[in-house]
Amino acid sequence: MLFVTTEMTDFVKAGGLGDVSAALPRAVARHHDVRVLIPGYPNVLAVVGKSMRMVGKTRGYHKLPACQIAEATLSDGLGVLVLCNADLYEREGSPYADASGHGWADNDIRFATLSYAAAEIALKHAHMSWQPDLLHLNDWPCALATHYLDGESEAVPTVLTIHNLAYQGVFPASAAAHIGLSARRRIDHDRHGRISFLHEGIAKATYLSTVSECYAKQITEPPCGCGLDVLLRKRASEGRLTGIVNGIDHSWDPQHDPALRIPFAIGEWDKRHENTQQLRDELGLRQQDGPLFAVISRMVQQKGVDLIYEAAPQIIAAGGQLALIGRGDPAIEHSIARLPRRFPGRVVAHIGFEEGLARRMFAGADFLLMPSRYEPCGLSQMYAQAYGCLPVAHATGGLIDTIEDGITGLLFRDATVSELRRCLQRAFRVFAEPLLLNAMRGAAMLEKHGWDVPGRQYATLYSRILLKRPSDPSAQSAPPVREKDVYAHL
Ligand SMILES: Nc1ncnc2c1ncn2[C@@H]1O[C@H](COP(=O)(O)OP(=O)(O)O[C@H]2O[C@H](CO)[C@@H](O)[C@H](O)[C@H]2O)[C@@H](O)[C@H]1O
Repeated sequence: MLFVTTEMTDFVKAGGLGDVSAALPRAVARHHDVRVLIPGYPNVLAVVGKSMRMVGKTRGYHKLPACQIAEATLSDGLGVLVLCNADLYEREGSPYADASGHGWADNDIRFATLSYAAAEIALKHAHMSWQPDLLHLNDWPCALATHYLDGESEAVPTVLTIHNLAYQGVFPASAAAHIGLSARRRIDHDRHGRISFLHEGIAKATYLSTVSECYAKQITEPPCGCGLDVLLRKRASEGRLTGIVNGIDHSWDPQHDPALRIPFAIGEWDKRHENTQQLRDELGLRQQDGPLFAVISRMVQQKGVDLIYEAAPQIIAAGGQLALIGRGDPAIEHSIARLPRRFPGRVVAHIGFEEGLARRMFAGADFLLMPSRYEPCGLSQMYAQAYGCLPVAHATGGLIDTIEDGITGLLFRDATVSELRRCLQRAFRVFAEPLLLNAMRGAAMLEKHGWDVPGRQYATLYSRILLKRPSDPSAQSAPPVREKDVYAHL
């Protein structure tokens, strides 16, 4: 199986996809022969550049340039294929945007090239000795691989995982000719005559998954369907859409996290409190008795950070403090950066991306605020739970699947300031009752969010799809899959 991704925490992380891409292929490697395909960004070359060897190449296609394919083996044995093209990928910035946050103007070419390479590898056109039996594609940047397989998808089936339906890879119709879509095969146009990579992938993938059960249902209806709900309903009615809740990897363990100066376990609430005091010192917050609320998030409209901005005065008036870390939309960053000036010593905002600090915030804060308008799965709430920090979250998508209201966190029904305020009052009441607070912390820390279960669920999904493949008679004698029969329709 070839897992195709645009970020992986081993090299580069822009959001949750980076964490999933680092953990899921490793979890699945226990069951399948897995390699990861990722573009050769500077951070990738910095880590594996010296150890990689060239193993294949792809031809140019329309305006997609020819690329080299290199292979490296990571220290734990995971094989990584690196798609090398200096002009496309060796740029400073994130995988998707330059250092000032503007999307690269040629993202259609950059990611169509990645999709094309994935298909070429699968079709044995890339001069490689290894060939995957299945492509696992992630989000819009890889979705066009389904198109480039060009009718061969029965031979090489595809799973397309939707991590966030709102990002669809929409480009002007003129891009179609550049990336090699004939008029006949052209991606459906939207009202403005544009094309969408994700639309094509959803229409053509053998199977679709998304990252929680609840979101899998929500995307078949507006508003979460983001204009693709009719197509998704059709794919769901064919039995080809499922939800598998993400896991979190073993490094999220407050007993063994090198980012913490004082490790702690369930019940060691004094040690946890020392983490809180240290965090206040590190961030320049006053030492005080009230609850500390944290926000660790991409600063984008999805995450409802504007609701937190509105509710911040209430948190401060009730004796709480607020610490935010995030990066994203410049306008949201700007408004968040103003808060500490209004509430010096009680609100801090760090505009940036810093995993070590994020870990200390999970370990020291009492509550994590996640008023996301929608949330396909969410990882931060699970990291928070593992560190005894209780999520206060909007009841949507994966937040419903992973938070038990009143037990492992607090949920509120609508993503509005008034609902958030009411939930904050509940949080203050929980904080005022140490027995309840510690019982909830303990329950949250006991949650098992590892990758074993989702890893097995994906492995089962691949096996079922491969068993169904008509061109592989040997697969009929494959051993039965023992995982809970959630894919009976396949
Ligand atoms: N400034 C900062 N400094 C340090 N760490 C930071 C940070 N900002 C964010 N993070 C971390 O980045 C990750 C964000 O992951 P999420 O799953 O919460 O959201 P994202 O929207 O990126 O992912 C999308 O894909 C994932 C994966 O499927 C889905 O869970 C999610 O719902 C979907 O929106 C978490 O690990 C978080 O702790």
